[in-house]
Amino acid sequence: MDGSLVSALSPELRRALTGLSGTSPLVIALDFDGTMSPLVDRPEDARPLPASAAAAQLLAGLPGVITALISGRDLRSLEAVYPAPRPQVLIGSHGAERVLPEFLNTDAQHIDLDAQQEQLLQDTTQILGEISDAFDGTSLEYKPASTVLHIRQADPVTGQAALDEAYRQLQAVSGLRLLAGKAVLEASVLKTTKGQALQWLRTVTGAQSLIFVGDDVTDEDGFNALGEGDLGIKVGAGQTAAHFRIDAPADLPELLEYLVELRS
Ligand SMILES: O=P(O)(O)OC[C@H]1O[C@H](O[C@H]2O[C@H](CO)[C@@H](O)[C@H](O)[C@H]2O)[C@H](O)[C@@H](O)[C@@H]1O
Repeated sequence: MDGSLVSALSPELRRALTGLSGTSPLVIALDFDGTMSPLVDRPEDARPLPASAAAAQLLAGLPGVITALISGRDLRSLEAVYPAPRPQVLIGSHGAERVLPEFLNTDAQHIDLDAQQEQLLQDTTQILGEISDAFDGTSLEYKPASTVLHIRQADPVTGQAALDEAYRQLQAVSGLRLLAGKAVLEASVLKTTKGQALQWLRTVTGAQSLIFVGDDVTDEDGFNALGEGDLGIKVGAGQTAAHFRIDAPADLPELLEYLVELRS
């Protein structure tokens, strides 16, 4: 780092990262929206910060390091906003979809809903569609196992009213999981969490340590799944189970570049 610039990494975080410099395999798992990409109005406009993508690519080429993207987005949407080269393991839909590099010798996982789940998703989408039609500036995002009500482009009062109405109509529906997020409410017919995704990643990679960086409510499942020797890093403000914090996605390149430096 240029000595004239203030570091975005606290001395404690630097020390903790340095402590992992000899672990192998080290899995570096990154959330996408709000972590690799700044938050934007329209989900399709999100892109990883070029400096974060470049550092992630360097890490993927280092011995003893495995990189992963763990996102709430479905894989199709994730691949559309994050053009290759991407991290080696891609996990989408909060853990329900996975694409892996060959060296991990494990099959990919795709979403396959049963008839009951299909029906529940259809009914839920209908309800959210009616709510979105009734509240200006809100919109829907469709995923294989969930539908998301977005309120980022609505005025705050209207957006909150739309969320309240969605909770009112959906919170008691059996088989449905409601996930709060940043200016969104997601209704999913699956129960998979980022915590389960990290546990699975630990098993298939034989990771000695995991680093997980995330910003949102659903990333807390990931932080809570970390164990001794792992490192959770929260991006931004808010209550968290993570060990450390950086302020914004713009600070991620420094963190990843520091890891590259340590492992090279
Ligand atoms: O787990 P992530 O990779 O962080 O995905 C979480 C959700 O991210 C997306 O929504 C968020 O980012 C949008 C684009 O910046 C923003 O407009 C929205 O307000 C944020 O909540 C994505 O659209 C969701 O499907 C993901 O679940």
